[in-house]
Amino acid sequence: MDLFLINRYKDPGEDIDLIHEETTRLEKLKEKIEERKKAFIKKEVPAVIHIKDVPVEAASNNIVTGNKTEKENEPELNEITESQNSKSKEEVAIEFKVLGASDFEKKTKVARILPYWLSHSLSISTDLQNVSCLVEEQTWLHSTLKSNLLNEGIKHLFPVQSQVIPFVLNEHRKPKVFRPHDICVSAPTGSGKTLTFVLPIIQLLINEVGCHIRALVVLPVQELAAQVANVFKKYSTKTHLKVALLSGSVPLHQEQQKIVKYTESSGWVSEVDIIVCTAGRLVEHIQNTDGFSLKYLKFLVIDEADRIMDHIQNDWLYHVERHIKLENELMAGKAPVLNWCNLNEHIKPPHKLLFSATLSQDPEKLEQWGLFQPKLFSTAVTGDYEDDDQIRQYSTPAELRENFVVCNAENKPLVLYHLLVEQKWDKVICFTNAGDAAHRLTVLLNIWGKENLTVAELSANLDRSTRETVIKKFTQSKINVLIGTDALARGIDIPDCNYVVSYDPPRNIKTYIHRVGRTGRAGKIGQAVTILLPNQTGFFKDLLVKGRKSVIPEIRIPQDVFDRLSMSYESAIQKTKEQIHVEINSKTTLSPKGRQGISCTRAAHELEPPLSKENYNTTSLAI
Ligand SMILES: Nc1ncnc2c1ncn2[C@@H]1O[C@H](COP(=O)(O)OP(=O)(O)OP(=O)(O)O)[C@@H](O)[C@H]1O
Repeated sequence: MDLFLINRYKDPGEDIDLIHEETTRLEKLKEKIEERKKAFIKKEVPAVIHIKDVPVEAASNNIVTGNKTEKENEPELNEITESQNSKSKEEVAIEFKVLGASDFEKKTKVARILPYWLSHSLSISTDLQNVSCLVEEQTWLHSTLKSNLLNEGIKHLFPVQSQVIPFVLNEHRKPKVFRPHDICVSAPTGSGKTLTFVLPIIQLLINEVGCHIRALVVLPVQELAAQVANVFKKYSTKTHLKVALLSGSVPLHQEQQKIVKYTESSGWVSEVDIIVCTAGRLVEHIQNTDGFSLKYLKFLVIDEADRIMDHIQNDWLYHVERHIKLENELMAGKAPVLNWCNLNEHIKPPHKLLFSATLSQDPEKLEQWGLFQPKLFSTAVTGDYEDDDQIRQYSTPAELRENFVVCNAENKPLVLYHLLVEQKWDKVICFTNAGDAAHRLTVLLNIWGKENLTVAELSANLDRSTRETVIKKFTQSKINVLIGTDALARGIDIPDCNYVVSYDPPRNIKTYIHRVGRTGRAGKIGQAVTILLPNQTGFFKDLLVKGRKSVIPEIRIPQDVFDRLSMSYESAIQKTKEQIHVEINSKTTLSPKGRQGISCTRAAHELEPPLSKENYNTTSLAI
């Protein structure tokens, strides 16, 4: 063993150093243990302190936490005071918990992250000039639809149609137990969204046996419902499908007679396959129409979804879903056993299809639709956003030119007259912010531009048939200018409108997008001009920035235009005032029917609302 022993040299002081080092370490460890013990006692015992131990000032400033009463706490408190008798009174006071103190702490900003389906949309092209999807070549399109499209002069499908229609058809090719993905489509105005849902619905229902309500299309207003119902009727010719419009334009009982029938053999039976309706009327039918059943509903389309979302009428979606649920329960009796056979039998929720040019990508808003594994088709670039403004991202048609004009309130009619008469703008839709203003402007322009213009009013004050006649005359070029309110702005498809003038600026970005979208439709060129007062320019530019739209160019009207037109304007305004006074006086003697179309109920000078910086939306016609 000695062979393996190595006698190392040892410094005599080395042992002493080691011992010293060990003792200091041990001391430190002991100190740490003591500190931890103290900290542990502090944590375990709630910071309830006998109030007499605390300085008066500290007690009044702080709130004592704990549920026990003073007496109940006594033994514990004695223990604490014994164990902590080394602490000073100031240290004890620190143990009070100040409620709400965390409110003053700086909070870290949480970045909002879109759900995957919203941040990864399927992108749609906005280019309507270079369309290559020939209707005749599409093998997936039913021959009847092809011939109907060609009869309407449609040879190519627009990008939104060629992308979304095959997707919807594919979803319904899957076995019955698989539920199709719901879809949201956000595409510019005039890009052909209507046919995007009309064609696949007709194709998927064309071979269904028996007449049942299988598709429900919900729109925000009567005009739009009528327009979409007409498109359905047009494209379902040469098929057995029946389409009904339920919009409240006729009394409820007349609509009821159209959609259901009672038979001795089968009880209530449906007379229609596709219903196009307004939300309010739909609820009325669900509640009051015997035999109205959505048991076979396959499609639920919501056009102008963001508008419907903003004004959920009569909780219609709740009523639809509840109705389907009740039908389901009636059929099943009780909750059925989950097996393949029952899955096939079970009534599936309808396939939801949402459309809009200004569809919000706000997940909180979209959540209320209860979409199933949705897919978003969008022309806008999407991504995660950090603030609420970033979710408003709207695109306008590529063929649309946008401008604005700045002038004083008294020059606004002169700017409009200059554009219409001197610049020879034809097929113009002009928007005001109020029905009264639309009427006065119509009267003024008809007097002032008597030799050059035919102007008509198109507002909610007119009945439906009058509005239809006016639109027909406009398309036939018998009327050059339509003057209306925002009731006209959404979805209305007036063919060949070349110009849009916002006589009063729009209230928000969505209204702007829908107004200017009445022109530049279906790949045709259009121009939109917004007339602004100097104090409205800032707001208007902010509005464009919020919608993430690029800055638009200004048109400057030379001063000599105003000088030249002011004389004729003065005499026209005088005549307008006289005519409006006559209307007001005659109104009192007219029957309610005869009053239709006359919307001026006050004297002309009273109609002018005060102009202020805050009052951006005011109508500012200087008459
Ligand atoms: N493939 C096509 N080829 C030519 N014209 C088409 C085609 N598809 C639709 N159109 C026409 O384009 C016009 C606009 O279509 P539609 O009303 O469906 O637009 P939209 O996207 O719903 O617009 P909005 O958002 O304003 O409601 C209609 O007159 C329609 O007939």
